[in-house]
Amino acid sequence: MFSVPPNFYANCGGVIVKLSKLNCARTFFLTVRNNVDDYCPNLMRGIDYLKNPQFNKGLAFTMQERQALGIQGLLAANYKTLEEQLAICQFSVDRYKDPLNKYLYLTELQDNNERLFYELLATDVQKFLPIVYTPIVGLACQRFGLVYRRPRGLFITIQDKGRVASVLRNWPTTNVRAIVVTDGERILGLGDLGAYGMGIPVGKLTLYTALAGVPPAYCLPITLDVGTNTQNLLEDPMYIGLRRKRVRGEEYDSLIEEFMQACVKRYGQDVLIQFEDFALANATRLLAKYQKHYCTFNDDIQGTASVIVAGIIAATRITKRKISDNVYLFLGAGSAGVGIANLIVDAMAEEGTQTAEARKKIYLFDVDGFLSTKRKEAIPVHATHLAKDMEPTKNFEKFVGQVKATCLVGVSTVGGTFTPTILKQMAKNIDRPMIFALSNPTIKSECTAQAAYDNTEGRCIYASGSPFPPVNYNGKKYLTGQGNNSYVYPGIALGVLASRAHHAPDPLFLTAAKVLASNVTDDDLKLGRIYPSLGDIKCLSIKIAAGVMENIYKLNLASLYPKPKDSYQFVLDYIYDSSYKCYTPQFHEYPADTGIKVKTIKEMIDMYKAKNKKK
Ligand SMILES: NC(=O)c1ccc[n+]([C@@H]2O[C@H](COP(=O)([O-])OP(=O)(O)OC[C@H]3O[C@@H](n4cnc5c(N)ncnc54)[C@H](O)[C@@H]3O)[C@@H](O)[C@H]2O)c1
Ligand SMILES: O=C(O)C[C@H](O)C(=O)O
Ligand SMILES: [Mg+2]
Repeated sequence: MFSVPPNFYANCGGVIVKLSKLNCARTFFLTVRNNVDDYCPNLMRGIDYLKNPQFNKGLAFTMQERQALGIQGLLAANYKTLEEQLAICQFSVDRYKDPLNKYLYLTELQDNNERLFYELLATDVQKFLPIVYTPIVGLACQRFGLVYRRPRGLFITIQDKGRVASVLRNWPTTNVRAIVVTDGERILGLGDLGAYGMGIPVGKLTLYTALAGVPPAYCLPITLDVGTNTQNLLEDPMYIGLRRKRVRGEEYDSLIEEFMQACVKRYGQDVLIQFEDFALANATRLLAKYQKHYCTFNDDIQGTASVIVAGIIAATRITKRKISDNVYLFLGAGSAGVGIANLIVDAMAEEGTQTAEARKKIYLFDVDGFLSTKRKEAIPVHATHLAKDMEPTKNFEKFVGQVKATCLVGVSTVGGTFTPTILKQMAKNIDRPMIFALSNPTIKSECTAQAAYDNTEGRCIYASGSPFPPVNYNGKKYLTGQGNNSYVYPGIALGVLASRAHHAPDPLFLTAAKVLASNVTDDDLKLGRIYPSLGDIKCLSIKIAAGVMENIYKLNLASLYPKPKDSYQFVLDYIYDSSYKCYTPQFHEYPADTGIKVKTIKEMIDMYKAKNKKK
């Protein structure tokens, strides 16, 4: 008898072959490349199970697995169950007081043991979301020089022009289905963070998996490093990006064009490309340019619109006013502002209001004041259809009373701009004013939840982009909802991926809004929340994905045929299961052979001869 050391042998179609070290590494990469949940134990070296976060289970490897994989001794003797590991993780996160350290701990966990990371997030989404996502991810981006440790996401720089496809090929997985890309110019409300913006595509895609079950191997975060205009960063010794001013114009556009083509060439025409945190001029322009030619959407424009329209639909159950019965006033007329305004118009159209009439109910301010056709400053191109033939003004406070706004939408990137005077005026305008303070992170919020309640006699319907603690007003506790695109973009992406849609147009975002709104319970509304609890977010994302999928087929956008009979069940079967897999062979039991049994060779030959003699 001889024993096969697991390290340098592979089982190729039942034949054991010896691999050179080089082949071994190649075989391993091929295995990882081609599999998401599947794995081929015989083609991996034992140590690879520990080094690769997709497979690592730490002390949760059973003794049988440790022996079979050749990792016995590489781990401490003790075996820990997943539950025990989760308890240790919870304990570890709680030990850190500095939120950035919590972020770092979770990032390291994600880099070491992906399944444990996602299982941990699932234990308490409410607790962990603000760390891996907004607002702490904003802090992580600002300090990304400290955070950056190992490759999680791909950097493509302006210097790669002409070679983008070959840089993309360096990403080790071929089964990427979804890319979130930023150029770092408008990271939350924090401005131009250049290459430090990488935290955003990483965080957004973490939510693809945590909130919607998109397999992590399908996800690729990308930062296009075209420089930064933030002087502070150019002088920051820890800065990780190109030290140069931002590239604009033709050179920038041709990089984006090359990038889009390279993505499709490598990952197929239905690879989903989500644009995130681009500055206004590029965000709207690039969406218009690529929307009809690629499977792409802009989360800040379309995702945000979807979640806010959902909140507005849900609020109709409290206010008893139709969407078109409101007067909407925006502080901020950028990507998010105009995106929301446009989808409100679409939602009003479904109530039977003509587009021109609907637009009359929406007023916008930007940094230059009211979007009046008569003002001396130019109206941004993407917002001209919403400008009004009224006198120009820069006095937002006064305007709130002048137009009797019933819904305030803050997407200005400037914290505290919904002053107590403005909020009090809102309470005078209407019995249940809607206040959306959407700018992120928390310090950029136009007003806090508590301020909104305090200044509207507790009558407001409030939502914010970043989470706020519960509000106490007049001895009663209110839980305000988070009007954040994270409620919808993971579910929309899931629907697009599952049906292999080749486009992701606006109607899908209205569908998602309706599904989200219909999942707001009366209890949510009583608590003051126009969004469902985050506790059920995965279930919600699956419902959104199923609704989006139905619409994708209706609009003839799917590539997956035949159409699944039951979209909800199909999505359920599609999603990633983060629980640990067993790495020792599991054999299927087959029925025993009921034929003749012989004990010796002689017995068999005699039987054979006897049988042939008879003939
Ligand atoms: N909650 C969410 O899901 C969500 C989604 C997208 C964006 N946001 C937040 O909304 C903010 C804006 O995002 P965006 O993509 O629209 O950015 P943007 O840069 O495209 O637009 C910002 C707008 O605010 C205006 N503005 C700037 N300073 C102002 C001031 N002092 N007064 C009035 N207007 C002012 C600008 O002129 C511009 O119209 C950011 O803070 C972002 O984090 C939140
Ligand atoms: O990232 C978020 O939290 C929401 C949004 O996409 C933003 O840019 O602020
Ligand atoms: Mg964003």
